[in-house]
Amino acid sequence: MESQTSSPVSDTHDSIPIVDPEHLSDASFRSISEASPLGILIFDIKGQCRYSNPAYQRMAGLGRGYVLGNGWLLGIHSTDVDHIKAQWLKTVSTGQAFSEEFRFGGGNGLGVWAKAIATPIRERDSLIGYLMTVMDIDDRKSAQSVLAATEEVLYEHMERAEVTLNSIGDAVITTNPMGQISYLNPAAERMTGWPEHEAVGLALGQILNIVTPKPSPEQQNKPALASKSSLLVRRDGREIPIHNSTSPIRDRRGNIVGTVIVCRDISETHKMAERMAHLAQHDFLTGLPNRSLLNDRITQAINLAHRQQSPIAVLFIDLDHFKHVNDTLGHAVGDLLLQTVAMRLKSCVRSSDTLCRQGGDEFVVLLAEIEDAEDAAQVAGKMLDGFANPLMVDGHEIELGLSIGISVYPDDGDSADTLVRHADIAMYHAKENGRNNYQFFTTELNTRAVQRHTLKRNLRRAVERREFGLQYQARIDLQTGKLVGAEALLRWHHPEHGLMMPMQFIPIAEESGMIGTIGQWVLREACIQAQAWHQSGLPLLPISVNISPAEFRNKEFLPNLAGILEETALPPHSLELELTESVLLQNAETIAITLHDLKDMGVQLSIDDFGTGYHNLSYLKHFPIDALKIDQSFVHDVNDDTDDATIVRAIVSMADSLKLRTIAEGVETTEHLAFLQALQCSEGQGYFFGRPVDADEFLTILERGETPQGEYPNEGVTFVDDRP
Ligand SMILES: Nc1nc2c(ncn2[C@@H]2O[C@H](COP(=O)(O)OP(=O)(O)OP(=O)(O)O)[C@@H](O)[C@H]2O)c(=O)[nH]1
Repeated sequence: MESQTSSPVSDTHDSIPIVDPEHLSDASFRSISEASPLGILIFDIKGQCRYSNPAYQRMAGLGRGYVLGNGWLLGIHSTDVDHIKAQWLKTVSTGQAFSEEFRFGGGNGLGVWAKAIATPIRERDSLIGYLMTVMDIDDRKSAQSVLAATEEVLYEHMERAEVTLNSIGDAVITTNPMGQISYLNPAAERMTGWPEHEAVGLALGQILNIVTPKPSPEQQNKPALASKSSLLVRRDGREIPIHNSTSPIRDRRGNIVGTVIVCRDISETHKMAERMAHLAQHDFLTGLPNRSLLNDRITQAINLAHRQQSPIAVLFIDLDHFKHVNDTLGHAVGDLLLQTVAMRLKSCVRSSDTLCRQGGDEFVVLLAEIEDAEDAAQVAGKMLDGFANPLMVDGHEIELGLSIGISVYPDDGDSADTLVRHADIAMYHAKENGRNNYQFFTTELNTRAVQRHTLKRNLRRAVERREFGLQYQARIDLQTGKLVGAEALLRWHHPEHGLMMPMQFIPIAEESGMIGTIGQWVLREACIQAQAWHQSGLPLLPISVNISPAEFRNKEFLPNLAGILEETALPPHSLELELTESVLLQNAETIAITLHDLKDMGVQLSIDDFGTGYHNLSYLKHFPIDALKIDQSFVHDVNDDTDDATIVRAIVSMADSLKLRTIAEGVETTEHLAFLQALQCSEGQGYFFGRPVDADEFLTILERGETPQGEYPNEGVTFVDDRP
């Protein structure tokens, strides 16, 4: 507004005149306005600018020309313009003053903050416009926003710290420089049993009572297990294992203003470590100490026994025919049985003795407090008595024998390893002695064990070194006297021990897992030989081969046999497999499947050593068997022993009704022959007809005409009796 009023300022010469604001001239106003750091703007009630001073133009970032005549909202930052316009319209409608903060559009796009105060200009009581002063408040606003941002960050930090402290499982305690509690987080309250409001101000030691634990006897034995943690004694006296750390709290100048103590409850870690340590030293199934803990205990016992000049004993216990339980009742029952056995064995020893499960069905007992070896024998006897009654497992009544070997310190060894190994050797002897008995270790047993070990090593090389050979023994039709087959018998030509019979090395081959290779060699060799005789123009001679139980159980057995038959082109019906009764009693279902597969292949099946197993004979109905071989022990005394004669008679008659052939083994005399012929026993084998001979020699027998189609007289048997 360009004012038309005359100047009200009265001049004086040497002093600043008193200016009556009522009479301030336009020129004076203008010069004040031009010099003012405040922005000054005059606009009419339509908001059109009538005057703006340079300070305003600077703040608004507009030239004078842009301001005058334009709406005063020009220049306000787009973010604020709507709000300011609304406020302004409200102000105009009421004719009141107006005070707002807003941003002008300049300032790197962020705007320049300003505070505007508009006062109404009236003429004769009518509102004709506004005089607005505008102050640059950008610095204040920046400072405010920095402050707000700082507060925000601070708040966030504090919030984060508080939430963290409230939610972490670790106890956090702070003290002032005098060591008085100033803060406890909730975990610290729970861990110590002190609520924060009671603890604050108390001495740290009152709240945090930490002691060093004494190692347990087990930990003393095993330094690696000793804990490095401390124990916190809670307010209620309970102790909990903790790990704790302490750090100073410093102010900005580095002065210590308090301490923060962090404690972690490691009860669970402790329990877990103890569980792991227990598992590492105990058997999972029975919970008994394992081999490793037993070794420690034996070593300790030896040290003590050495000082006290007293003996200790180690008992090696192996369950008899445990495999049979697994095979017939299943592995789960086998497991339950092992647990029951563990309990029964435990009841036979004192609490100071260590009973351990060595693995599988083997247990070892350390008797650390004995007077002499006789005490160990008594404990072994007590164990055998303890197992005289059957065990009840999962509703099954199971009879179980124990084979026990005993070694005694110092006579049988002075280390844990030796004592256990020697007790094992003695146990082996107990097995050989008919099982369900105990045996002491002797040096002679040791020698045999060493020999067995050597034999095992030799056996591995025997196949490659062609040390095995087969002999053949004739099988004769007892009614016609004709040679109806040959049994292939394995022999080992040992470079040092000479000729060895299967019973001397087959158990070792089974033990060492060599039986598969050896068995396969025998089968192939026998098939090749039978084919060779046939190829040389002789009639095809049925050949029988003994199959060991371990070999038969091997899942490769069937495919290997099929491969051999294909490779040698031997007609399957001329191969007879001799299986022992024990094979058939193991896992009836699987065995039946294998036997039927074998029958489908066309091979003949016979049961060897029949009658020696004392088993339920009902299995005979279920398996596709062709023949029973009567064990030579019955045949041997058949003419003298009425029991044996009765058994042989029963076997032949039973086989007859089941339509099975019978083959009597060990036929040595004409009396044997006559007895068996009278019974209508199908076939015979034994020294009376011929001892086992090498393939070449057997060929001469065949070539002499004593073949299945040969000219044997029907009226009698006229074989060469070549017994020694
Ligand atoms: N159920 C069960 N069986 C096991 C476990 N460990 C090993 N076995 C079986 O225990 C049997 C041990 O057999 P052996 O001791 O060699 O033979 P056995 O039948 O007891 O015959 P002898 O010892 O000669 O009287 C094998 O069949 C193993 O498979 C186990 O943890 N649970």
